[in-house]
Amino acid sequence: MVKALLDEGHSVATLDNLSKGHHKAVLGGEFIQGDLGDPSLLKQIFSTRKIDCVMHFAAFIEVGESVQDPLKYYVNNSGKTLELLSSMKKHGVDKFILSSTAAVYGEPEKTPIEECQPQIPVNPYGRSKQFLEAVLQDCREAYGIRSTCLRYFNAAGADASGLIGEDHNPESHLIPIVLQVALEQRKKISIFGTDYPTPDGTCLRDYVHVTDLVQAHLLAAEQLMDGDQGGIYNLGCQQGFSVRQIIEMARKVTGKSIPEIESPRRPGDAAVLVASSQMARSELCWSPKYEDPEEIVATAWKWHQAHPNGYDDKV
Ligand SMILES: NC(=O)c1ccc[n+]([C@@H]2O[C@H](COP(=O)([O-])OP(=O)(O)OC[C@H]3O[C@@H](n4cnc5c(N)ncnc54)[C@H](O)[C@@H]3O)[C@@H](O)[C@H]2O)c1
Ligand SMILES: O=c1ccn([C@@H]2O[C@H](COP(=O)(O)OP(=O)(O)O[C@H]3O[C@H](CO)[C@H](O)[C@H](O)[C@H]3O)[C@@H](O)[C@H]2O)c(=O)[nH]1
Repeated sequence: MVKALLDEGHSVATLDNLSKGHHKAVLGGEFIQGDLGDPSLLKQIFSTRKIDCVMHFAAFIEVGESVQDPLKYYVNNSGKTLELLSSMKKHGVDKFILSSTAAVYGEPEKTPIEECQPQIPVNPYGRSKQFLEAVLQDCREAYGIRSTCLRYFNAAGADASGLIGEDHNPESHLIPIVLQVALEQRKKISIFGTDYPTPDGTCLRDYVHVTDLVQAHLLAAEQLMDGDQGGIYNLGCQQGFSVRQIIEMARKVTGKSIPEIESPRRPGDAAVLVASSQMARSELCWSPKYEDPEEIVATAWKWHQAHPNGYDDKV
């Protein structure tokens, strides 16, 4: 996002406490190491800069961990965002974009999922974001803070430059784990659940490239800058691919055998999560460039091959 904003000629300040992220992933602009829930730091940031729009990505993101330790998620994802919004209100900053998630839908009644479908999250991670969507609606009505919630489906892939990519510790996402097997950093990929009601028994997901997510943020920011009230949009490619299909694509892209093992279901996983992204397409004029998941895997492979130890900034 920072790279794209700088390319478009914007000034950017990034706040990250580096609890999970990497300074080296921020390719320019101003970097402030600090916590989202620190009111005195927020006061200093908002009172000394003219900020048009806040894009809020900071969160803990592991569904399984959120089930084990829900308060960690409610405090960091929900509670600290209230500090951010309070500080924005005090300083008259009135445009906000939230990284929301398909996890707000829980186990959907029908697919592809439309934004108006019931939101019944099945884990605290999803609930921590659902709460924020409701808070943002209240803030719009009460304080005039206009906002857009972007419900990403499965974020994947890496920047085409090969300079920025995924480096989570621990890694829980399918594509980077499969590629770590290709790099022989892991012995095999565990397929979590082979008895789902899907064509090959494994879960279907809608993989969306990180560059396309970034493009949606640029469009959402433009919409808010034009005076729009904002909205809630799914971001996905409207196609589901199974775990087995993704592993097969990774074999093709890498030319490696990638051993697999069938494992039990992972708690909290929905069988099928596929977006209808018609609203983003029509209202934001968003059109994802990477609709072939093989290309998404290929960009991730370029990053993982060039950076087998990720950003390597924790050593
Ligand atoms: N990865 C996905 O598939 C996916 C899907 C849907 C939504 N999202 C959302 O997108 C956003 C980014 O996800 P990601 O995959 O890049 O995760 P990430 O862990 O790579 O990035 C989150 C960043 O937030 C920072 N952070 C966390 N808590 C903070 C705090 N209290 N103060 C300051 N910084 C803090 C971390 O250090 C990290 O750099 C998250 O809000 C996530 O919920 C991700
Ligand atoms: O080692 C693994 C890892 C994953 N999977 C499977 O692969 C699929 C995709 O799993 P990911 O962990 O890559 O992604 P999720 O669909 O669980 O979750 C992602 O999308 C969600 C919304 O759909 C949330 O936003 C969440 O933060 C984000 O990580 C799931 O069926 C999962 O069970 C495996 O079989 N083996």
